[in-house]
Amino acid sequence: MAGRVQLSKPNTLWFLSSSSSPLYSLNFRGLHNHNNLNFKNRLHFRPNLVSSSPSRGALYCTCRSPNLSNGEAISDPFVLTTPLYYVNAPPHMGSAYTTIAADAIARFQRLLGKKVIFITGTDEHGEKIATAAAACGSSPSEHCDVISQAYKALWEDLDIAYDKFIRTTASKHEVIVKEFYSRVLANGDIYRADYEGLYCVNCEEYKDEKELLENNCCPMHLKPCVLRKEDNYFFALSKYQKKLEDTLTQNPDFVQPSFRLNEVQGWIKSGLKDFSISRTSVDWGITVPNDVKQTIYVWFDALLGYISALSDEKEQTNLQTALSSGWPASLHLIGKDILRFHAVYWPAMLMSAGLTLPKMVFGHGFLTKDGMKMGKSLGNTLEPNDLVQRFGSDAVRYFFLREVEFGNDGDYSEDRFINIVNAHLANTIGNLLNRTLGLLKKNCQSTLAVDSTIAAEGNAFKDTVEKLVEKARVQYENLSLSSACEAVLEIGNAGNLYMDEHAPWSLFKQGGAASEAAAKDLVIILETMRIIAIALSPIAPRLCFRIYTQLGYSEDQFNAVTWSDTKWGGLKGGQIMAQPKPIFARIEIQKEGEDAVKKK
Ligand SMILES: Nc1ncnc2c1ncn2[C@@H]1O[C@H](COP(=O)(O)OP(=O)(O)OP(=O)(O)O)[C@@H](O)[C@H]1O
Repeated sequence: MAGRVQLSKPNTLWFLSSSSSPLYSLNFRGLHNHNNLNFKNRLHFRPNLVSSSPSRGALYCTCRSPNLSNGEAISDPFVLTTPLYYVNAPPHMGSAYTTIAADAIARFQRLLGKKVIFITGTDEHGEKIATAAAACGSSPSEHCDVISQAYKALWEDLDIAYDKFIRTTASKHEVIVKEFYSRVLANGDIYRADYEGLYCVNCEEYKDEKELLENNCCPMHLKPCVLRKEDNYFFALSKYQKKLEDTLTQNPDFVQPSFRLNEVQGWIKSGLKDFSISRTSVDWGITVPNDVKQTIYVWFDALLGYISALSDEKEQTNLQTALSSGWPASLHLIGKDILRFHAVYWPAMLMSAGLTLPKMVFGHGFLTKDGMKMGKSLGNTLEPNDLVQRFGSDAVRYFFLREVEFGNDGDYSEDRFINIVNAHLANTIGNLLNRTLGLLKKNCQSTLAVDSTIAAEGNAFKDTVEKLVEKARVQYENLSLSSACEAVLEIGNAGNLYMDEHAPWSLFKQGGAASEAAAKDLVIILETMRIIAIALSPIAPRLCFRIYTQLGYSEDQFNAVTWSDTKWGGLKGGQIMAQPKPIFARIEIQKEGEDAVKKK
């Protein structure tokens, strides 16, 4: 049955959800002390670097805003958002995936010298939350505190350097939602009507019957939708059909990856229906201005979190001050499950309120388990805390960003995880550094013989590295994170090949000019490692920090690097390298009978 809107007398039917969330077990650590929190904070929250080099302007993100009436200045911040995760259950690897990707993009933009505002947070209202809290015997607000803390703790463990964490239960958020609602109302886009339709509590959305599986099951959550009739306030989405069509035609880059644009255009073409933006049956939410019997629909509330996150705690909150702190967003990074909300509902809501649209919405694919989306509602999730504890944050970040082509779906297998991180991080990168430093220690007292520029004079290898690092930059810019990793790994492969072909260990044995050539070869490889450490730092920041310190740099020097430092020529003659130490511990699979996997 398709949803039906009746512009008629109010109906006060209260609905009791038939779905109940299982009791959750909180398998996470609280915000704990790390050994070197100081390092970590600085590594994360280093000051935004403002470009001093005019040439760096060319490296800035080229995303365009569909509605750039205000003109985009080069000094505009790069505002990046993850979804505000629904606190019906603790985070899982799917939620971590979007956040890791967003963090890599934010770190890359900071390397370019951009001021970045990286927003994440939790969506805390709605029926599903109230039900989950009741199932655990807690109040909704206690439940939200616990789960949002679980998100923060996981982001800490995964080295996520967000700038703003918004909770939709924050009072500043409520102010903004109400002001936004009033603007849309004043624009004549909210009206009251009866609605009858099939509702998926897990999606918090009325569904069209033709989208559903047998027994009216939601295709995403595999649970039956329930028939509901409510007297709600509606948003006049249909009024924005033409405007949305025109916007997407004029700004095809608005929806990324490009193959998702057709999907969005298809939804719009098939006819946009007004949607209900309030609930009479839900207490746990922000009340509708001038009607305390209704609460605002969770999506109409949560999307505004991207704006309320911008508002400064110290200032008097209002929509205008929040907007002036960084709106429009440069990029909304989301999973494809919520593309319709971000690429159709949200732009229409912003148009109605007279606000600028975000510049881009990127809907990535799903991490799947047995072909099904991993999700809290289905309960088929992979536990990120467990992966981080066993393998470390760099391995987790690298594996998912390298192995899942950004935009497509990807399945997880532990064997593959171990093989990939061992081959790439321990062997290609870690061993190359370790054996080069070992040779330098043995033959050159850990001291560089000459500047890296002199060492590479007339050597085509330097051009190879420069080309590959430029390739990595372009891939980062295009949000092709897997290809960016691949380009950096190619640099490592080229370095290993160079070592094997030049065999400096045997040149040292010959002495004289051969020995001098060998000393230059080591400088060349260590310069290559320096470049890798910068180029891979958005993906694996701790690992790259370890490479940098082995090259004799301080933490402050690492924190001050920019992408322009990937240019060949950083290492200088006379620079003393640290003692060689493995930077990435190989993961060893124990023999049959031993049940653990250990890091060596
Ligand atoms: N399996 C997944 N693969 C990739 N991203 C995911 C996955 N699951 C969740 N996400 C990320 O989380 C967002 C959805 O957040 P939400 O809090 O609704 O999580 P969920 O686990 O999908 O919840 P539910 O199962 O209840 O629908 C997605 O848009 C995406 O950014």
